[in-house]
Amino acid sequence: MVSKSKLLEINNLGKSFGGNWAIKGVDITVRKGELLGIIGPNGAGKTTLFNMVTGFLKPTEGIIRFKDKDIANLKPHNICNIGIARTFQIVKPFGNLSVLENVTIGVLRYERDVNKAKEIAREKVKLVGLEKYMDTTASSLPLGHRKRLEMARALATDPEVIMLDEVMGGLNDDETAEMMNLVKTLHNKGLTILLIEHNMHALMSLSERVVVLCYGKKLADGTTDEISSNQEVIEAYLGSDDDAEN
Ligand SMILES: Nc1ncnc2c1ncn2[C@@H]1O[C@H](COP(=O)(O)OP(=O)(O)OP(=O)(O)O)[C@@H](O)[C@H]1O
Repeated sequence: MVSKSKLLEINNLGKSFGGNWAIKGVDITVRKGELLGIIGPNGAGKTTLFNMVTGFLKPTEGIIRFKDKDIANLKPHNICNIGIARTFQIVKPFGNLSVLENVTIGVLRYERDVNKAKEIAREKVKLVGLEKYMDTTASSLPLGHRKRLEMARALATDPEVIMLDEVMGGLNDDETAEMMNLVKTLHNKGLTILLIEHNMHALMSLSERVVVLCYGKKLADGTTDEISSNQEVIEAYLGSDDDAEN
């Protein structure tokens, strides 16, 4: 039996695109309530990993278990229904709909009463700090707000695990600080969080543990202190980024 604290188990995961392995032999265990950072140079396989866990890509090989259940062949909406939500690197709100409508659509997956669904959606919008923009059309929001809307849309599905793909990408310093606070708030509420982030300062200060991918392989897995002082990681990745000193 799987230990109670293990929520997500990835074993020997691999994805080949036309014979080229984007990910190969990756093992990752995520425990309930953990905030796990995932780093790696461009093309390391981070988004491919997220796409496999959330059902957008079928693994070529390997096992993905969520609460002891094999989910590797489930469709994205089934994976969402069992409690794993994600954001996308490129945010994809329904541009013509309001903030509240965008989030309500997610809640309607499990709450069929529209008024109740709107009430739940309002709470999610407040949680991400967009309460002043409930009725604003999504396409007219600045990027920082659209990223938070993307978070609210993921939260609307009432997930146990949320996978955040570069939610700080393209944000200015103030927006980044706000997003970091939001991630901390969600973590403090008990959500399990997987975070892909190129902003090394943000990732290192938020994460409890960090997995490093490099050319599709897992190069390291440890605490932020272990990762920052790992010579292989420094050579393969951190050493090429001035932010690594943070
Ligand atoms: N649909 C696809 N078809 C072919 N190759 C792909 C596909 N998706 C990803 N790849 C390749 O797989 C490798 C890993 O890509 P992936 O986007 O997962 O990396 P990443 O670590 O998320 O990169 P970045 O930090 O730039 O977002 C890359 O070599 C990429 O070109």
